[in-house]
Amino acid sequence: MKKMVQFGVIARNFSNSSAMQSAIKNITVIGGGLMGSGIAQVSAQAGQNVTLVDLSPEVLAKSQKSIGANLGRVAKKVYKDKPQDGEKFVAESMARIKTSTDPAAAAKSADLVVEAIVENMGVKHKLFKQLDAVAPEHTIFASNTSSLSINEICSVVKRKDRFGGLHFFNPVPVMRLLEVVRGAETSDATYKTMMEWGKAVGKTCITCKDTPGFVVNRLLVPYICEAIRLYERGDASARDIDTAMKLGAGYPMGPLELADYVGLDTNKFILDGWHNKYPDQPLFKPIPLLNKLVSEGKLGVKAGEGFYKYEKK
Ligand SMILES: C[C@H](O)CC(=O)SCCNC(=O)CCNC(=O)[C@H](O)C(C)(C)COP(=O)(O)OP(=O)(O)OC[C@H]1O[C@@H](n2cnc3c(N)ncnc32)[C@H](O)[C@@H]1OP(=O)(O)O
Ligand SMILES: NC(=O)c1ccc[n+]([C@@H]2O[C@H](COP(=O)([O-])OP(=O)(O)OC[C@H]3O[C@@H](n4cnc5c(N)ncnc54)[C@H](O)[C@@H]3O)[C@@H](O)[C@H]2O)c1
Repeated sequence: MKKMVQFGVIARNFSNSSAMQSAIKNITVIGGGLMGSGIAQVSAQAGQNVTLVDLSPEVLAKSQKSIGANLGRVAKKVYKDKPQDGEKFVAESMARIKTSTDPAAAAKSADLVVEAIVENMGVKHKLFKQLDAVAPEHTIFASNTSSLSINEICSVVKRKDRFGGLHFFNPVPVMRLLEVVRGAETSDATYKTMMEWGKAVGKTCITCKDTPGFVVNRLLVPYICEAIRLYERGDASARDIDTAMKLGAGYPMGPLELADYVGLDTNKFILDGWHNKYPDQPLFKPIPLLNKLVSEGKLGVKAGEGFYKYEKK
């Protein structure tokens, strides 16, 4: 049943993508990690010309490999009875993705730049300042930030009217939502273009103001944190907390599994950032157990251990 639901989602996303039109034809995705590679994939499979940028050629090679494998999964389902069409779909989608290690050069031909680099304000500022000087006048900039303020990120660029948030969810090819975030100065035209582009790449878009965590993370992160506190107090085992939320609330993953999946460092980074900004909010208070796991390098799935142990990929 679960497989059927997932199959339906991927197939629906794909057919929506083909049918929708967008003013954006050339997109540059900066950051070729977990999120950037997914954003590049859904854009390419929707017919967009993509330049995927990372500072590391090794990351780009790994991203291309995983995008190829994930497109293969989509093709197997969508073109179940027409394997040759499936092969063509994979080859054509892959051919739309170029890679680069030079963000400035890649921004010169972009209608839209989606930034998915490390969650650090200083690093994001440095990148956008550099891009603002070279990107064409019409180019829209967007950040995929999980928790930082869009207004603060765009404070370093001149094109504040052509800047917004495009917040995808992990794993990008599977999760159907896109949060479209309007900053204080995002123009109506930019907002409209971002919404149309989101639909064109197969996502259901919701709109949110530039508030901490937007909609999903404002609800999800405190929920995950409350689960960690519950476990820390010894009220229930990790397995029982996860089983409870899967079977009792119908979530696909329990909160501690999800924390491991997102990355415990990411969870800690979000919580610490919000705690610094809103020190009186009890939901954002630091969690000793989370700090301990992160300091021990137990960052979740990517590190082979978090609340659970995993086989390293
Ligand atoms: C912190 C940030 O700012 C915001 C966030 O992103 S918060 C996190 C949001 N994400 C979630 O909440 C995820 C919750 N979990 C889930 O929805 C599901 O457990 C899941 C989709 C990850 C996996 O689904 P599940 O059915 O258990 O596993 P599985 O059978 O392996 O996968 C189902 C299909 O999804 C696809 N899939 C799974 N993981 C994938 C990935 N990483 N990339 C691409 N496709 C993937 C595959 O196509 C797979 O099909 P297959 O049968 O061909 O393998
Ligand atoms: N992991 C999630 O579940 C998730 C979900 C939604 C949003 N986000 C957000 O997306 C962004 C990226 O997260 P991720 O999980 O993909 O991180 P990641 O660590 O997997 O990938 C980030 C990539 O950016 C590259 N990079 C860093 N600085 C760069 C620069 N100046 N120019 C080009 N490349 C650079 C790194 O080499 C790395 O490969 C963050 O802002 C994060 O908060 C993450």
